[in-house]
Amino acid sequence: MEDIDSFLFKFKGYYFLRPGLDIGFLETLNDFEIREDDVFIVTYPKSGTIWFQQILNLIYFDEHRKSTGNLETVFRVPYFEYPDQNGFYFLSLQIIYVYRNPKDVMCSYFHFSKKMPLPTTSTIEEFMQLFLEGKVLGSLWFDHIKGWHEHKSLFNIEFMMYEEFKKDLRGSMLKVCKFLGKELSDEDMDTVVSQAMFENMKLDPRANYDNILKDQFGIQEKGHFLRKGTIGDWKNYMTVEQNERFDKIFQKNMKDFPLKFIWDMNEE
Ligand SMILES: Nc1ncnc2c1ncn2[C@@H]1O[C@H](COP(=O)(O)O)[C@@H](OP(=O)(O)O)[C@H]1O
Ligand SMILES: CCc1ccc(OS(=O)(=O)O)cc1
Repeated sequence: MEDIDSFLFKFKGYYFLRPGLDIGFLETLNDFEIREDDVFIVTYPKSGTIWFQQILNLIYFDEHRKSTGNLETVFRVPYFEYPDQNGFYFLSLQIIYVYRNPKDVMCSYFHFSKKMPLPTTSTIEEFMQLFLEGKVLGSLWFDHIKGWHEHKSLFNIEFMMYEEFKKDLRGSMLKVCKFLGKELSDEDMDTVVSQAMFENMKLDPRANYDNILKDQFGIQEKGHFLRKGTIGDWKNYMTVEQNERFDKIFQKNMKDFPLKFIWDMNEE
């Protein structure tokens, strides 16, 4: 297990990525000006962030949908690391909170962290310890989802489940459009659905982050953000004992939490 302090920096109780971190900038974030028509995607890492960036990009920008523009997703939907919910002052601001079952989040994170400047481990067992103690970028998964859900009455926020998008992309996309007050023609909706599919997004250099990984992190191999994109991959990595231990901790932390989770592709 690597020393997490060389990768992470704790600020206001939340772990930020240390390399390249501008603490002065973090301190000014409370004064960051938010416009009333801004849309925020809020995620715990590895829950589908770049997928939803692509979805919003396709819904909002004609030139992205029609492939006449060549701007990469990250420049239209930039990352904004923020430690907590305070500071989002506008009730009309639209927030989409994307959540995914935490066993798949953990396995996705385990693979991702091996390639990135992040705390990493050689085994899933060690990574599970870091994850369940919140010693990862994004801190504790349980705190993240519960914190946003407990504050939901303060915002115009919609909780959207990664797995529902996997199971019914078109139906889920209609829900996003309804929430955002956007209406697309059937033809545009066909294009959005097609370009948001894993296989197509993986081939789209504007959306797959391959260039960012190469330019910012020097990573040449492909496939770190768009790895498998499935439900239930955790079964390929966790032992029965690890799964039972995870379940106990999940049940203890998520008792009475009202949102449901999907752990398997065949689950309704
Ligand atoms: N179009 C898409 N369809 C399904 N999953 C997608 C997707 N685009 C990205 N993902 C998955 O979302 C995860 C990354 O999340 P994030 O963008 O928050 O880092 C990866 O999961 P896996 O590692 O399980 O494949 C990635 O494959
Ligand atoms: C290494 C920096 C980084 C970038 C993106 C991450 O995941 S997510 O897109 O926020 O889910 C994690 C780390």
